[in-house]
Amino acid sequence: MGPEPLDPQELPLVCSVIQSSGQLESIYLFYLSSVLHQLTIPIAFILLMQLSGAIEVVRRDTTMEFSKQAHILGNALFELLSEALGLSAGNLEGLDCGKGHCILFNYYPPCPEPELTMGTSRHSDPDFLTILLQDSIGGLQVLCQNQWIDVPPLPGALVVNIGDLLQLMSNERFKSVEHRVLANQKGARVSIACFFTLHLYPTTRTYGPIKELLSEVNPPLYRQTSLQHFIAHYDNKGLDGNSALTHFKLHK
Ligand SMILES: O=C(O)CCC(=O)C(=O)O
Ligand SMILES: [Fe+2]
Repeated sequence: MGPEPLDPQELPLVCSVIQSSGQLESIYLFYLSSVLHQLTIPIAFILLMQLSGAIEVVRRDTTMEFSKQAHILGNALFELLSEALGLSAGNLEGLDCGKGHCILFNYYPPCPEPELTMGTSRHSDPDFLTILLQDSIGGLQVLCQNQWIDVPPLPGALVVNIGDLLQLMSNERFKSVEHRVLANQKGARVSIACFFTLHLYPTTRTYGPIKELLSEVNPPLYRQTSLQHFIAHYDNKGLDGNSALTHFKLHK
């Protein structure tokens, strides 16, 4: 027997992480409790279930098309970013940066007292790169020169964020962007984030500053790490406002 159908009205927040292996095998559902207005982290992991007819919150065919197009765009961006580093166009792709991604749907319910909480606490993403689609509600902010700057929604525009792993690999030539989402009273907000990362895939590859970028005047700032180790550290630390990268710095 399949799982009980879900009533979207009963879910304060649903994030579905969809593996982009081409086959949509499973959807992981994280339910955040209704005390979301006080907490900004998931407090309950309730269900891991096979994709069945139970979830109609997200259209599967649209999701797969979005995933496919995000993959193409991501690889084009990795080419441009490789060249921006003075490397050959295929360098970052050769390091598997575009090989895997996962898609996260964020649903922020309207909050009666937005000044008391956050939609999402400040953080940088623990991936190579994030492509983000936000709806028209607004609330996303990035930290720039110690000031929170609004990223206003533009119809048809995507937001692209450098993730922690690209900061590490580029030896800080690229900086991962700290961002957060304000809670709001206006109405529910939805965003779709495509994270380029390989930690959901079996890989033994380790990541550190790219050798071609290093020299006597540009010594490595970070140590080599596996993605599993990096993510484990990020998850253990939580969104405490500090960068997970500090732990991997060679000279603190
Ligand atoms: O909802 C947003 O605009 C951003 C979400 C986000 O930062 C994330 O999922 O990592
Ligand atoms: Fe993020």
